[in-house]
Amino acid sequence: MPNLKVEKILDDPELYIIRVDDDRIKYFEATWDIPEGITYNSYLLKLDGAVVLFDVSKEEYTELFMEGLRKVVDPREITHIVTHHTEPDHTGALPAVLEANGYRAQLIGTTFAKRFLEGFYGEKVVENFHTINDGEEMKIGGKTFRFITVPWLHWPDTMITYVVEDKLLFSCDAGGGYGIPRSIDDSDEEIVEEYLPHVTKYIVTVIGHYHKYIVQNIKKLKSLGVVEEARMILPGHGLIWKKDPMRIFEHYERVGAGTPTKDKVLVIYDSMYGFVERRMKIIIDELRKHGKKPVIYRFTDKETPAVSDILGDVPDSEAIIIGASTYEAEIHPRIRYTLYEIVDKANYEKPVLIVGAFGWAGVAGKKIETLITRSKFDHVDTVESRGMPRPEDEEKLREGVRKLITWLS
Ligand SMILES: Cc1cc2nc3c(=O)[nH]c(=O)nc-3n(C[C@H](O)[C@H](O)[C@H](O)COP(=O)(O)O)c2cc1C
Repeated sequence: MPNLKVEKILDDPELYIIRVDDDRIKYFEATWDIPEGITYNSYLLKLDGAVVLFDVSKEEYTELFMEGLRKVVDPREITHIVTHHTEPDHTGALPAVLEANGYRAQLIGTTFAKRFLEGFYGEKVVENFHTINDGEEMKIGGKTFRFITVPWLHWPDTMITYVVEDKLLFSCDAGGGYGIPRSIDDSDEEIVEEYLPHVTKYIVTVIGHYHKYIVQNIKKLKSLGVVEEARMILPGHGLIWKKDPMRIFEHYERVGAGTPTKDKVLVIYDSMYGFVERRMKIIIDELRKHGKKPVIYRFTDKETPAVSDILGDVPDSEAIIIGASTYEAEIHPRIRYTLYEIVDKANYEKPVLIVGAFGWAGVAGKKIETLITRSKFDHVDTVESRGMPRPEDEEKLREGVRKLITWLS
């Protein structure tokens, strides 16, 4: 059952987190398998003469969220609600919050945010809306709130808030990740290590399509000095970063840039009756001979890995090897879908080796090649043949791996 965490983060200024731990969700955005779940983080800041709420929660958990909110404040006392990003996992409970608030609070967000909120929840929700300009500063409760737009992290509406005097960076989706960490912040290294792979998976599946904007926006925040200066980064999902605030943006930068982990090679294949698999065993053997560490995902009649997990393993791989059978004059459907998502969400400049098996007329190899040549990935070689791999096929497969190794050196 979804759980509620309400904790005081700071005494001065008085800052709380209201975190809904969603362990009921199965597919984020109705697509991405996340057995690890996700949290929706909202923050409440009590200042002199002002109470500011940063983002809310998903509609499904409105009641739970309101219970948490009431633990720390009478909703009628909220003077400002900052909406960093309008995706309903951060805004679904907004109509209920405003109702309980008597529509006293002023909403703050970008022009896009106003337009999207009106579309999702109607005109009344945006009656008292202050539209910010990029870099605009507002004095609220004696503090300086600086609003910085970070478009496409992960919608066009997105912004972050920096509370200048206290060096607090409220970053919503930027800096977030999947998973329900046992703690609320990064003080326990074991929890951080467990959590970071979920962050990578989140970045690729959620922001991946726009991943060049990750690097661009982080550059922008760095040039404004807010990343280095921040004493705490408070995202809309997952852990708060206070022991080492820089670490989460460094991780985002690495994923955005596709920085490889030494020797990691991602191997993905389908095999209905074992013909592709026989080829992949040769490939994996050759990879290991060269000291490479293959990370293997296979689609068979007994296993179907989650495409979201595969996507999470793309950014830090040195190279990718794709094995596919020809299926009704096409790429096998599982690999076709996986490839489509890789090229869309995790499009990096990395070498790719293609391996194919067919019964009478192979087309999968050529079709994968076309997809790869139209992406940022580099095509190294295609080794495709009929039925059982013969000794001459084995030699070509090993040669393909050697070409890939040369490419990487
Ligand atoms: C439903 C189905 C459709 C297939 N369509 C084709 C095809 O269009 N062209 C072809 O050459 N082989 C086709 N094949 C044969 C497979 O590509 C071939 O048996 C291949 O070796 C399968 O490798 P695997 O056992 O690793 O899946 C098809 C096989 C199945 C089961």
